[in-house]
Amino acid sequence: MLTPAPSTSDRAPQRVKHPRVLSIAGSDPSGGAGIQADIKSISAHGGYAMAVLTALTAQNTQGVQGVHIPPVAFLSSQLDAVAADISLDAVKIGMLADAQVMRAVGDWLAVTRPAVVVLDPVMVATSGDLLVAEGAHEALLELLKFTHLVTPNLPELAVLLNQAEAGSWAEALEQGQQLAAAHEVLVLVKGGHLPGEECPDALVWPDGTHQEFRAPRIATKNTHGTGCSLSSAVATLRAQTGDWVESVRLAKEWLSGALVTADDLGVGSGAGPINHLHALWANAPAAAGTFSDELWADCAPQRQAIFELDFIKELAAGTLESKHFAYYLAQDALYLGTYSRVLARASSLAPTEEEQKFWAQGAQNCIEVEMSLHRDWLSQFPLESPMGPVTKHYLDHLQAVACSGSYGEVVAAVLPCYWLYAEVGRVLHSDYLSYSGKHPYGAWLESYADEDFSRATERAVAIADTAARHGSAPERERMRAAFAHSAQYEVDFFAAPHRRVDADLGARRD
Ligand SMILES: Nc1ncnc2c1ncn2[C@@H]1O[C@H](COP(=O)(O)OP(=O)(O)O)[C@@H](O)[C@H]1O
Ligand SMILES: Cc1ncc(COP(=O)(O)O)c(N)n1
Repeated sequence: MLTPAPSTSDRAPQRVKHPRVLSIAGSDPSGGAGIQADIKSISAHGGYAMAVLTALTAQNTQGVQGVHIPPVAFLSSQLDAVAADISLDAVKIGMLADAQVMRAVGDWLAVTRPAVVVLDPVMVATSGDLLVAEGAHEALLELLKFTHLVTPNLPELAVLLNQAEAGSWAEALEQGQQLAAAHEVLVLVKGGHLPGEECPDALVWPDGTHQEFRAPRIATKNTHGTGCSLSSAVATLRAQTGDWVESVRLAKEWLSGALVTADDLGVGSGAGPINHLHALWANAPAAAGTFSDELWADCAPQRQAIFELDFIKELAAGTLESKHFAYYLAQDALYLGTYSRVLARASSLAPTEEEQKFWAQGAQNCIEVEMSLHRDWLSQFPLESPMGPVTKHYLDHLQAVACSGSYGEVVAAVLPCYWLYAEVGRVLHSDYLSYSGKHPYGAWLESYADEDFSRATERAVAIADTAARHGSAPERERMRAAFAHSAQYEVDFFAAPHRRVDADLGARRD
């Protein structure tokens, strides 16, 4: 059967947002090359990654210790299973260990004819170990008729042409033109193996035209899997953009970022892997600690300020005047009524039923606490007090975020009321336990030991972390700002009884 050569033009491209990309390649258990690299690279570009295994290698960053080739019939079963069920937007082919394996893949490609086929003619690992049976390159050339883009490094290009390895970029381009013309295939010539300050690559079309992509050479020994990762990235991007030039440009830009941050990973003592997920990790700094760790560190000055307030010191010592306590209770009751509504807003924005329920439960608890403040406490410490300025400002801030902020921002804004209150409660309660004699605020301080409240606080913190992980970098900044404002209002709230009551008594006006 005569199979038409796949088109290398960019006409009538099919564009897919999350392309289904199949890697047909060998396994590298150390995770830097082969299918492991392909899956990371495809995923990093927004593709849905699948993998059919052609071979298992025993390898690490120092070299390849062994290769096991499963029965070729089972390779065909894997390929058929995937193709029978899933539409493939792109296929990337990596290590094919011998001619039999190559023929099985060729038979499958002839029937399946995927829309995008990128062939990385893997022959030698970065460590110098051979990954393909000698002489199998003839069978590899047979696959070029099903291939849209082939991505050889310089030694591989030389083997495919049966020539000596190119010693300069000009020679490399010349060889790329020969391969492209001989097989009517688009060639990505890769200059990583040349010496020099730059790592040039070039797309070469069968008609001899070419497009160069230049990038500085990055000083790192961690280049294991660059070829695998680049070819997977290009396959994914081609299905997304419909354009080879744009795909290589974007993939190379991404690869530079993965090489620049490769040393951060600290994997192995030889040629280590590149950092496939550098862009994702830059936006979600989970590795450097959680978002809530950062919030907690950010509000250290507020935490310190709270414990230096007369209100807190006197409450702990039992010397707090009842007028100050009464003012605090009255403002707290006023605060909780509106705070409850803001929690209800968090509930209405929550992305999961569990979180929706959590905030709704929080809103209900606030109303119950507000009622108990009136019933159990304000009856003992009665005070007719209008809403004070701090209470009003704090609530205005919360309501503004509830009105126009995202879920993450609302969560961040309500968090200090849980977290700083729990912290104050923890410290005051432990002070209270070492207090000898009858404490005038004993019943109040005992209420700080509420297990349910500390569990709810932990949950609220975890929810904030999840929302931060899912949010964009600008949204995390807005969350940080919302949290910081609320944290400062917590300080002001505890400071207000002394400021307001004493000012009132002096001036007899609010
Ligand atoms: N140190 C480096 N700095 C920047 N880019 C590099 C570096 N090493 C390799 N590359 C790039 O990685 C890709 C793979 O290159 P190459 O090493 O030639 O192929 P292979 O990994 O298949 O041996 C190419 O885009 C190349 O330009
Ligand atoms: C299973 C497997 N496949 C491919 C490579 C080549 O890696 P590189 O991308 O560094 O050339 C490898 N070392 N192992």
